[in-house]
Amino acid sequence: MSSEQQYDIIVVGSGPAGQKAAVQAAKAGKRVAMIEGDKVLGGACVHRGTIPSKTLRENALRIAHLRGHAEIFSFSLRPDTEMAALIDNMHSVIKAHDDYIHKQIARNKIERVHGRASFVDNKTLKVDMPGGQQQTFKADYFVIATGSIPRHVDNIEVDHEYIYDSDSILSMMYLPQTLTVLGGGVIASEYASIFASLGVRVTMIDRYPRPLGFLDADLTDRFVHAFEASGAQFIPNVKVNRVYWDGVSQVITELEGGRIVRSEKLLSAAGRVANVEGLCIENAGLSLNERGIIPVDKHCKTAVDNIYAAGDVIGPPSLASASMEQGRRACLGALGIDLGEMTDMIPSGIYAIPELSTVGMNEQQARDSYGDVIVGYARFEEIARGQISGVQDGLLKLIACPKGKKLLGVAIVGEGATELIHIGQMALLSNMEVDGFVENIFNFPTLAEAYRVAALHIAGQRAS
Ligand SMILES: Cc1cc2nc3c(=O)[nH]c(=O)nc-3n(C[C@H](O)[C@H](O)[C@H](O)COP(=O)(O)OP(=O)(O)OC[C@H]3O[C@@H](n4cnc5c(N)ncnc54)[C@H](O)[C@@H]3O)c2cc1C
Ligand SMILES: NC(=O)c1ccc[n+]([C@@H]2O[C@H](COP(=O)([O-])OP(=O)(O)OC[C@H]3O[C@@H](n4cnc5c(N)ncnc54)[C@H](O)[C@@H]3O)[C@@H](O)[C@H]2O)c1
Repeated sequence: MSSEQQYDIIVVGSGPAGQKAAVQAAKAGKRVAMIEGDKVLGGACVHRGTIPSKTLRENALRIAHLRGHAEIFSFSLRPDTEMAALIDNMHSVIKAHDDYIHKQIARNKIERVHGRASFVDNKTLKVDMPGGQQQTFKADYFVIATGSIPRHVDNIEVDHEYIYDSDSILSMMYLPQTLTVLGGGVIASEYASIFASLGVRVTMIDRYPRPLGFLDADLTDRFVHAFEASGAQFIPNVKVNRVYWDGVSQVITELEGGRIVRSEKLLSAAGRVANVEGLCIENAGLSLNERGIIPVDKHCKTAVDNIYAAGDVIGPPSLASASMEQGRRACLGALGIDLGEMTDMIPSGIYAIPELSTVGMNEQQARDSYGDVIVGYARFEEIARGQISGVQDGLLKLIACPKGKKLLGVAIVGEGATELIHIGQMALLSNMEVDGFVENIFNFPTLAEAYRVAALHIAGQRAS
């Protein structure tokens, strides 16, 4: 073991949480090291999650668009289409992102350490480096930003050849003809609808009555309708008894009740759990809670005074967007700067096909808190821009207090939802009343006009 190195702050992990934590500490003039086990920086967000899946989605949209214009283009994907061809531009997207991260790390004089970290005690980390060397690092403060790994369930053996998880699904060599997707959460819904748009016959299976159960049913109904219209199938309310590869050509999924689903490949998307493998957090005096995450306070401080944690390792919302802010807060917390509570006005953006996005309360939450709320709708097919762009089956929903004045929540399904939502977010944050959408002038034709139409719908329902 070589000599010890001393830092003010050491960050473990280079995903969105780790990166922002390290940059924030460096900007405060601290001596910072960022330890990353992977050869490349950026974490699951850049290499296995957000960016690769969204790149595949963009190509799936293009392909679906070509298919939708069969009268102009004669188009079909070859049966042996390589996955690599479908995400060919991912490498340039990742490279651009990687260059940006490297420059940011260098510019801020953050020391990058390549190796797997494990705690020796609450002031010391041991790092196993490529080539077999070990080095010891000491710091006054640590930020654990080691992300998450897929949750594996007992009756499903993920082999990464026929049965995949959310980290390995994009390593499939060829686009399969048929795919079973287990789960009804965000990852299941995104990948199921993306592969369906690529022409794969997808069967999505969940134990609940509808996917994305945290959203209002009028949104998820539209999602399921669009999903099934693309040739896919959603099987609700059923448990999976067993999943196995038949040794020849198919993955067999045995459902409770005896039904059997066969497919070429299967994706198991049963959530994600904190990644603390090999980190030996117990040596630092830490443990996971009953939900399998590292518990923290509002400053992202763990149960040990000099150790902070941020990102997926501390659990929901488990978003790249929230992880960045948590990383920044964790460092400021370590520096003794109190930023108060983090905003709970975090939008959710689900990049399924079609997109879904929400901010503020959903209808049920609003009814529970305010009683008889007023809901205004705008359908994209009634909006000029929706008609021009061929963006159909979209819906924007505004939820207002019983007087129809105070805006409580916004929910959107349809292309552009994840961008459009920010108008609603800003309206909620500035306490703008519903009438603000009616009294102000929007560009025309735009999908944003849907806000005006939904607000007018609310105004029309007010008691006179
Ligand atoms: C398929 C998929 C799609 C997603 N899409 C979106 C999306 O569209 N929008 C969104 O906001 N979020 C999305 N997410 C979630 C988002 O990717 C995560 O919330 C985010 O990456 C979490 O960031 P993080 O910094 O906590 O961890 P990560 O990005 O997972 O980074 C953790 C890093 O820590 C390193 N590490 C772990 N242990 C050690 C160790 N002992 N020593 C050294 N290094 C270690 C890992 O190698 C990794 O690089 C998606 C996730 C998945 C899986
Ligand atoms: N666009 C985005 O923002 C985006 C995209 C992808 C992922 N993510 C993040 O990644 C995280 C993980 O996504 P996810 O879809 O894996 O999780 P999730 O929590 O959204 O869904 C988990 C699914 O697994 C099922 N499940 C859980 N335990 C199970 C068990 N023991 N047996 C069978 N089924 C089980 C649940 O019923 C649910 O359908 C999410 O928290 C999400 O925030 C975000």
